[in-house]
Amino acid sequence: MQRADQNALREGISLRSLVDEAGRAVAAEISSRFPNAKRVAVLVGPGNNGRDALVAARYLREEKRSADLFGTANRHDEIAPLQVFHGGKYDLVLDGLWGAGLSRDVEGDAEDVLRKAEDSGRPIVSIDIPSGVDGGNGQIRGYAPKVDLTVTFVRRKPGHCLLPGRDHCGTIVVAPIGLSETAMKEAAEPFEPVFANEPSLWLHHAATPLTAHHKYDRGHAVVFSGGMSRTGAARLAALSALRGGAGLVTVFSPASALLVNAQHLTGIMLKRCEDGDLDVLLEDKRLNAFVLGPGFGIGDRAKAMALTVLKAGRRLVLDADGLTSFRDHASRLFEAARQCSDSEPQLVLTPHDGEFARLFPDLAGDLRLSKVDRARHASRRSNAIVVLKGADTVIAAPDGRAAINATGTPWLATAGTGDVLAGLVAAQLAQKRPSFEAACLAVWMHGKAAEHFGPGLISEDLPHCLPAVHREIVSLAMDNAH
Ligand SMILES: NC(=O)C1=CN([C@@H]2O[C@H](COP(=O)(O)OP(=O)(O)OC[C@H]3O[C@@H](n4cnc5c(N)ncnc54)[C@H](O)[C@@H]3O)[C@@H](O)[C@H]2O)[C@H](O)CC1
Ligand SMILES: [K+]
Repeated sequence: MQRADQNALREGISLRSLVDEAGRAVAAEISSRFPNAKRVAVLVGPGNNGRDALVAARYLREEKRSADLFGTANRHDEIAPLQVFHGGKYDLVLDGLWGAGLSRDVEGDAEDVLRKAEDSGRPIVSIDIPSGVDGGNGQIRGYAPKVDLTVTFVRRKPGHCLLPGRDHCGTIVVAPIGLSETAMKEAAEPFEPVFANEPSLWLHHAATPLTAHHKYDRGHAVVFSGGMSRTGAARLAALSALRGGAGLVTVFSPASALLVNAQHLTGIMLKRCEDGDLDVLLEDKRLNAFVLGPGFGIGDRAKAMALTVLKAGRRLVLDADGLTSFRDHASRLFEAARQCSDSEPQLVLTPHDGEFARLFPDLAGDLRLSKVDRARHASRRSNAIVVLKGADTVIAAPDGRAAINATGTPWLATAGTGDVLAGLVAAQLAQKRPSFEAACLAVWMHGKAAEHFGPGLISEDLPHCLPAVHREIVSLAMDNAH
């Protein structure tokens, strides 16, 4: 039995009542979303996922729907073998083969029946998770159908949020089933707790500026520019930091690139920053969040400047060239992050898979680890918030918290969007939000900005979509307050 169930039993809730609640919730979702589904085929597995299915079938029948049972185990006489299932006869297929207990590949008759269900074109509803999706890491074991609706319990599991699993789940509904958060929190089983990156995670830290506030209350972000021919990325990050809510933004530029930068900056300030200048510039304590990496160039200069910023106790987003510069000296970076972090990590790393592999080659190469595991281990090791980017970006904190993001569109896969994200994270850090929540909020906003723009997006469009995203956050906060 899973630990969540054991805790539930301690709380006086029996496994039987959990299964009953689970099955009832599944039937209720089918009734409300598929009112015309009169003939339901129910696929019944050997464990508790199958038990949930049997309960759902009972409730569906009470509503005068037919529910024919097909199963792997001879639990009772009414369950026909999987081989006799014929999809065309039914209005809907309920998948209760495997859930959290999936422990090997789906193959043979089970694979055939799931393929037949998909080929029939009828809606498929999965209990807990589509059979064949590993709830712990979102990987497909053997075969898994792409379903229309997944009804899961208490909270989303990693497999609902990580790709490719996420693409198999269809709409996801979370039913509470009477299992308290405490019971779930104590239960490290079946999967380590992980959050979907949703507003409830950070909304209480996303206060919007009041008119009485001074611009310095919203912090002063700084972006390091690269040399004369590589300045665009820094300006993109700077614009995104300003649109993201930082009160002021300055670009620190080498002397050679001052003129180019000056020609393109208006609301953003510009300062000369040669190697010897940084210590002096850092005497202005109002400069509180830095971005180093976009277009900066790889090498000792990037390393030295990043370490100087951390040593001065400032918050730093390290991206792109900034990350790659530490490929052979990762431990120096991690040690600097450890020394400057008190209760809050001061460093945020924003790698894509390639950059991640340069800093954490052993983690990147360990195929047993899920994306969440990789980000979590990396975060602990580096004493930094790790934002492991992709269509299912994972944000992890050294204390073990992890969130998986779902906002965004495929159009984000275009040059420069990473620079925008780095600026957006700095904006949230500049506004003194806690580091994990700051990174989660920035990643969410970045995806939302892309959603607001729609098709044809290029990175320059993203900052201009941020006002709409701010409005959305304000309206969420107001709904929350009522
Ligand atoms: N704790 C909760 O939140 C609740 C979960 N409920 C439901 O229970 C399932 C998990 O049940 P469990 O019995 O642990 O596992 P499964 O039903 O998923 O299957 C286990 C069963 O299947 C065998 N098996 C595993 N993989 C395969 C395979 N590929 N081929 C063949 N057989 C396989 C394995 O050996 C076991 O015998 C959860 O998903 C929820 O739906 C409760 O109802 C409410 C509380
Ligand atoms: K299932």
